[in-house]
Amino acid sequence: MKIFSSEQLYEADKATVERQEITSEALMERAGTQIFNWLHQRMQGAPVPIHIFCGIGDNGGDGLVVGRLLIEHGYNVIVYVVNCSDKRSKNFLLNYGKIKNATKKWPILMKSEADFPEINNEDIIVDAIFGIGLNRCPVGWVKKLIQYLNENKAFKLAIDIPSGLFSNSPLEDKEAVVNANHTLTFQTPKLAFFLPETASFVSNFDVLDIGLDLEFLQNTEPLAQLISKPEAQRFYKPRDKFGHKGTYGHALIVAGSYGKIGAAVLSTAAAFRIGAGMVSTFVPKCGYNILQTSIPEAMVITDKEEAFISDITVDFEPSAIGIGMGIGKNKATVEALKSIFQKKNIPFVIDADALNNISENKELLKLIPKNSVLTPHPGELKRLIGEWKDDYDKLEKVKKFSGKHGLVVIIKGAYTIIVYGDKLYINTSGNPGMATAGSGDALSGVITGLLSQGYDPLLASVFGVYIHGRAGDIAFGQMGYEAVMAGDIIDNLAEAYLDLLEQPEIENESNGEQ
Ligand SMILES: NC(=O)C1=CN([C@@H]2O[C@H](COP(=O)(O)OP(=O)(O)OC[C@H]3O[C@@H](n4cnc5c(N)ncnc54)[C@H](OP(=O)(O)O)[C@@H]3O)[C@@H](O)[C@H]2O)[C@@H](O)CC1
Ligand SMILES: [K+]
Repeated sequence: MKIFSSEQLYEADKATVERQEITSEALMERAGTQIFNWLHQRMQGAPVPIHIFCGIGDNGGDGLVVGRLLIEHGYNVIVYVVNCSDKRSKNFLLNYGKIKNATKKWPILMKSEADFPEINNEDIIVDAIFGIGLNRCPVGWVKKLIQYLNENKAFKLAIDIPSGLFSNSPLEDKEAVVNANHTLTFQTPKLAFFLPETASFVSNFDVLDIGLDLEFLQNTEPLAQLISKPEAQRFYKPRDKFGHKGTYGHALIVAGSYGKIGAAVLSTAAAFRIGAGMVSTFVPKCGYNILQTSIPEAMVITDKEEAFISDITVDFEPSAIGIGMGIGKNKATVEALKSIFQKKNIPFVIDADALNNISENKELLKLIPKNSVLTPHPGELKRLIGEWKDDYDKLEKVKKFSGKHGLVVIIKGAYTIIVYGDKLYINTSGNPGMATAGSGDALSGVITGLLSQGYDPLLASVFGVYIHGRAGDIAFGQMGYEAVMAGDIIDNLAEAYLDLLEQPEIENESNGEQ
């Protein structure tokens, strides 16, 4: 699914009105009706008081449509106009008149703190104060109103976006954003829903298709792509019936140091489980028995050093290399990295201590083969690109870094973001149970295993992050968040593949006959 900026959504709105030959008022009616249907389906006529707070722009207009439809269906509705500016939009005014006609009285006009109504914890609040047209941070009594609503325990439903949140620019005042329990967003989710500083305001959301012009949506380059099952299904490369282990490549995992051989074990297992034909693992001598015993399928090559990696020599041409998991920061290891980056001109997956070594020895950056994949967590990313002001500044910095060095950068987080030049892919699978030691080693193994099977680096990253997250979701389903260990994620890669390939059941349309 594509994520568009607010500017693009206004263009889509315009294109829709022109091409479908409808009025913008009709489009607002369509949007408001969708919200009404959502509420009506869940409330089934329940007499719970519904307080609708409408701004004076089109978001407020949506709120007025919802209010009118609810009133017409007999709900207990109180509509307020948050009179925060003199410039009422055309469609707001049209619907202001319509609701008056329906109810024979005007909505309650709010002009200051004195107008704040009493709301019970069992009531419902609909937030239609600001939408994507927010152009400055709410201040004064409007900010106080937002805080007043937040203090109330009533269920808060935000229309399009929680008021006070900018859809694709930095948060200025987290005290001035509606803390919505649920958001119903039109046509596409907004970028703010997925970034660490703002995602918590939108913990639950549904996307309502309001039928914006398909041609515009299809032909417009989005701000970002959201990756979930349908996208992952498109990326999957089916296994060739006549393939042999050579068809799926020979991956090399370079990982581990004394006390951290587990990182090598996890990455190797993940590379196998994701489908690499063969995996060789390069470890310091101390890792030999551990690897051979825990993963008999792997071939093991050892360094001349007992406890760390100092010189990576292998006598075959790997189809992909995953490097860095648990390797430590020994000087000899840094030299070994330099040398292998120069010797092997294929995309690498670069993780953990390899990233830290690069941050401390920036000359290594120039040696990394183009199209390699970097998998930093936030701390590693900061060491690589420096501090950032906010989430958007971070994305711009990573885009620049990715473009300059020709690398894929995976920013790990609750919503992992894959950056390749100007392109952003936001993953939707995964859960807090995956915040556990070794989860990153498993991801590096997964991406290395996909590269070795011929997925290109960007695809291997986007698909790999999705399937790793999905495996984590399946593990969560079996054991809850707390108990998930990295090994459980790897064990569930199989289930994640099966889940991906499962065809949706075709509904029986023959009059309910079985
Ligand atoms: N695009 C689509 O396809 C569709 C969009 N639709 C809906 O339209 C919504 C966008 O509507 P919108 O453009 O009228 O902007 P909106 O969010 O109502 O706010 C603008 C108003 O707020 C004011 N204002 C802003 N900041 C303020 C502040 N801090 N403090 C005080 N005032 C502030 C600003 O006033 P001004 O700056 O002029 O003084 C202006 O009057 C969108 O989210 C969706 O719900 C659907 O109906 C159909 C399809
Ligand atoms: K809103």
